[in-house]
Amino acid sequence: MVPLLQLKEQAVENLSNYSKALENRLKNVELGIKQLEELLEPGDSLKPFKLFKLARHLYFDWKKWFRFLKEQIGSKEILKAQRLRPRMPSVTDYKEALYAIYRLQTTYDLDPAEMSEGLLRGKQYRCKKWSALECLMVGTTYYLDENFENAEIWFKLAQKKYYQHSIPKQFAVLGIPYKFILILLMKSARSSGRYKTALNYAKKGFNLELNTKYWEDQMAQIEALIKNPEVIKPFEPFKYLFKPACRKKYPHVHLKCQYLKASPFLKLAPIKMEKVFLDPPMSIYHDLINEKEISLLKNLSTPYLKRSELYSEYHGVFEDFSNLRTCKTMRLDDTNHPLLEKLNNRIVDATGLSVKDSEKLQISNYGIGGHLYEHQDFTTTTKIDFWNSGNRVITALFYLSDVEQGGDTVFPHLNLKVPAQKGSLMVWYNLLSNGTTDSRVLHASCPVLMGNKWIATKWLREKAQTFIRKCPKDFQNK
Ligand SMILES: O=C(O)CCC(=O)C(=O)O
Ligand SMILES: [Fe+2]
Repeated sequence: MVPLLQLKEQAVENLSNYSKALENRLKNVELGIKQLEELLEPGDSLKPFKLFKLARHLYFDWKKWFRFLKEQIGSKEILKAQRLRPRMPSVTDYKEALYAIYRLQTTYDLDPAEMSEGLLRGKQYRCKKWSALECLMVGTTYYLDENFENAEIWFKLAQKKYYQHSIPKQFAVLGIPYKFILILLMKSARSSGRYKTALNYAKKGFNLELNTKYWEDQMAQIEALIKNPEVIKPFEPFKYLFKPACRKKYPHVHLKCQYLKASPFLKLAPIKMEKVFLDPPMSIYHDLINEKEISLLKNLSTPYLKRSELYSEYHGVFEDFSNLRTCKTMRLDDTNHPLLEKLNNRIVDATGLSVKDSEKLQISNYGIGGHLYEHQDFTTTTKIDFWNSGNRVITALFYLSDVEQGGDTVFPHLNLKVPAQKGSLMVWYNLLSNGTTDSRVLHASCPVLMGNKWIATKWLREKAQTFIRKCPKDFQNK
């Protein structure tokens, strides 16, 4: 966010300097006009010395004026604007931000008008209201997803906002005419089978542009559809399980709390454990990492965090941006800092399992709209290397932040939602005690609606637990 603010400042400076250059030029031109006008007042007789003055001006000066007119205005600023371009958000940055909005609205069922004014689930946030342009872009995302009814809601909002502020002028600079909104409104209504509404939009377009062939054709097509309607497939609202699951309110589960004092160390500093699910077994261990350690993890990881890419076993990385996982991640090696070993020991104390051959600690950071769609942590990969240590038997997830709104870890098959709670460790089994995968622990990270989510995840592998893993019954009684 900070670099974006800096970039914004530089863009303002760039345009302001350009504007000053234009202003100076305008002043010069105005001066030139005045000078020329005053050269010969009506009624002046062309005495020879006046004639000479006039001739001199028009001969010499006009050549210079011509050169002045040809000069490019603000060339320094134009060059600066060009240099700023590669530092501006990329198409990937833009897509990521746009889809985040789309995801938040479809997940939490937010009201578009409220959202565009910074009102999120009853809480007003201080932010700039969205203009017609933002509404238009969000609507287009719905449109491309063939969610035409919602697209129309956003386009209507864009239409309403169009005449507010100085938007019409902005639209002209950006090359988006009002007609464009009408076309999108008409197409959305038409694609969702609401032909009469579509016809009304087309009529508005026709009146706006007086007799254009485009609108005439559209009206004729829609009128034909009214007589002979197409069968429209209803929109399938939610392809992803995480969206309805994140929206739902689940009762807070609180099965049992106890202090773990199994080892000599734990006798001194017992761990507060909360069981959240018995079968499959899931527990939360409170206050397992402190504020200072959290800051340290964030500092160690921040320079290396990288946007998650879309990856497939067969194609490798094939897109620099994934709509399934929108967060930044990196891995910390156990040798990075002595804290890593301490955290490993706490996982061992909490779970009674071994961290031998476990994976490097993964740090993830989700910004607003950041999420991870429903998935399993165990793998079915055929890559031999992975299997040397066995499958991911346990996920041990440290919450390194609270999240103001959203960002829960949700288990759709278990009707369980765990809010991010700074300092706690959430542990669940991905495999049954006979080693087969447990599909019940399908889970997702809900989109962050407000705030910033940080987690650190450790996956423990199966082989190291061969003689250790307790059967679920033991785990329950621990
Ligand atoms: O962020 C979360 O709450 C879940 C993360 C997760 O499931 C993962 O990294 O595999
Ligand atoms: Fe996961």
